[in-house]
Amino acid sequence: MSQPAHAEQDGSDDRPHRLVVLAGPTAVGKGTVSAYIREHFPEVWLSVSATTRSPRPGEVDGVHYHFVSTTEFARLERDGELLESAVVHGRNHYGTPRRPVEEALAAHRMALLEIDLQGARQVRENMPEAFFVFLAPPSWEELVRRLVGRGTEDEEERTRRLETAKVELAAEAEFDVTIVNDDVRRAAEELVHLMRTH
Ligand SMILES: Nc1nc2c(ncn2[C@@H]2O[C@H](COP(=O)(O)OP(=O)(O)O)[C@@H](O)[C@H]2O)c(=O)[nH]1
Ligand SMILES: Nc1ncnc2c1ncn2[C@@H]1O[C@H](COP(=O)(O)OP(=O)(O)O)[C@@H](O)[C@H]1O
Repeated sequence: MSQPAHAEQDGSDDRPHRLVVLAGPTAVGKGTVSAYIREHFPEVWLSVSATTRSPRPGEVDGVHYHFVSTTEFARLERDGELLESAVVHGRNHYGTPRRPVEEALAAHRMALLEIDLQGARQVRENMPEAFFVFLAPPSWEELVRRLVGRGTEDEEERTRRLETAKVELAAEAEFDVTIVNDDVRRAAEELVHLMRTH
């Protein structure tokens, strides 16, 4: 879809957008779809989460995440600077800095959070006007294939994540809409189209 004629360079618009929250089970491709949007749709503002996990090779502080200490994360939580926060996969803390989200929405930008299910539920409490998108796998078998194919977890961790994924898949009905991630580009384009029209 082409940009409306009045759209500004930075993706701001003359009307406000609803905050869009993208969630879905582990390994469905949330990170891949978000990365595609970051690269191909610069008009979409992507929230940069704070996390206590260590950076992986190629990850840039302030671009992919704000990498913070456990002490700093606790301070952000205590001072109310996070819109939501959660311990994901029983290990590291993740949270969405509140102020940048508010600023992006105030500037009428399309704003996207890619967060886990617990976080999505908190956003629903704090910002019920947000729009919730569930990213679903084409099938259970394909979800397992993606998790194994990514090769970033050992067998025990994979088993644990698949248990969580079953519970997460059952939460689909809580969302406003489902996008099936059959193809990264198609799913990303569907998501951006939804953002433009909400
Ligand atoms: N609640 C919440 N979850 C987040 C946030 N940022 C990332 N996540 C989730 O944390 C999980 C782990 O992300 P990541 O560390 O990139 O690792 P990976 O998904 O294992 O590659 C994913 O399910 C993300 O959706 C956040 O700010 N809040
Ligand atoms: N539409 C797709 N088709 C095939 N493989 C995909 C697709 N989307 C993502 N993948 C692959 O699935 C794996 C998990 O994706 P990832 O983005 O890490 O998931 P998540 O962030 O949801 O945990 C990665 O190896 C990724 O390359």
